[in-house]
Amino acid sequence: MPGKRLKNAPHADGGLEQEDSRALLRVIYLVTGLTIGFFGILQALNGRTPLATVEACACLLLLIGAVCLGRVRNLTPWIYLYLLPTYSFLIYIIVMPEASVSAFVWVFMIPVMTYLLLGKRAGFVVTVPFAVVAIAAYMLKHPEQLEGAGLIDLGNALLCGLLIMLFVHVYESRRAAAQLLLRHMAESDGLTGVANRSSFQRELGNSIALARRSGHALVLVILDLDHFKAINDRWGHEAGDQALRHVCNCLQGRLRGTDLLARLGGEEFGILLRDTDTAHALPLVEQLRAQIARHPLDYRGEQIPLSATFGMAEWPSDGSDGDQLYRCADRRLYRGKHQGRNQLVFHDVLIIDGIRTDAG
Ligand SMILES: Nc1nc2c(ncn2[C@@H]2O[C@H](COP(=O)(O)OP(=O)(O)OP(=O)(O)O)[C@@H](O)[C@H]2O)c(=O)[nH]1
Repeated sequence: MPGKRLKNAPHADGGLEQEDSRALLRVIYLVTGLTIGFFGILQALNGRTPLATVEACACLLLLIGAVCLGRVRNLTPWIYLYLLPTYSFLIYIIVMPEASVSAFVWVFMIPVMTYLLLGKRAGFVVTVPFAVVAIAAYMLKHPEQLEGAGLIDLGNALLCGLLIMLFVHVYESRRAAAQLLLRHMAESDGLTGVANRSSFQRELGNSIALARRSGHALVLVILDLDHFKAINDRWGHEAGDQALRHVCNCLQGRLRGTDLLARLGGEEFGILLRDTDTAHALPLVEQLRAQIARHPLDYRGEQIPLSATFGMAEWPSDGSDGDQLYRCADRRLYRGKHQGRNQLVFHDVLIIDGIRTDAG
């Protein structure tokens, strides 16, 4: 079972997925850098050397930033590094002496970019103060707009800005909720609600990577319900489905918050026990087996007996990666099936010269 890393994990504070955010931010850095570079050339041609120099430096920094963004892990500082100076500059162009009245339209970009890059909560927190300062700056710069026809223009601009913010806020809330739901559906098993096979594989890979760094062992348990076909055949598929949910409840009631239970398919489940080894995990896993055997499913007044066979493997002694560990636990599970089911197998048996010997 290879442990693939999820590259497109969600952004820490909501907003777009990490890789989408990265692509968008790189485009923003690149486009802004090139635009400022273009204006720098115009300033230089008009003989405004100091301004041209400042703009050339800003252009260079933004282009270097666009290149670096391809590699950085945490995008958040880079987002703020762009947004805060840019928004401050947008406010400055409203109040600077030769500013046109229409410079205010750039303020409408603030909620759109902020919500897109930072998500709903941080989007709101960053947008509101900048919007308030921008409005105040505009009123101070253009007091004539506060009377007569100017008041209508100002009202239009304010209402338009407010509606943009409202729409972006509602849109981002819905988008984030839909993204969360999609993620949950993609990572969990529809019948039992526990993690599905692919998210379990990923977590197993990630946990092994972490264990390599910390030096702590971890345990993988695979279990398979015994004679499950007979339950379906005798009581029907609905009873089988209820049995799967019942087993999950039994198991989850005993596991720690850091343990992970997943349905690997059909009537097979996986349990990942982090920061522990076989010796310490053994009593718990044995309790899990006994728990299932002791709690039959109550189905329409009938008691359906259940049991499961467990195979257990420890990292690193039973396998150096997820694949090896899974194969080891699976091999032990099937040995348990052949030995009569409803048991936990946690070591191998070697046959040497026809004599059975415990291998581990
Ligand atoms: N109700 C229900 N049955 C399922 C589901 N997925 C797989 N099954 C059934 O599980 C049964 C598995 O049967 P087998 O692979 O023969 O295993 P078993 O009867 O448990 O026998 P052993 O594993 O050898 O103890 C099949 O009848 C599948 O149809 C499911 O989601 N719901």
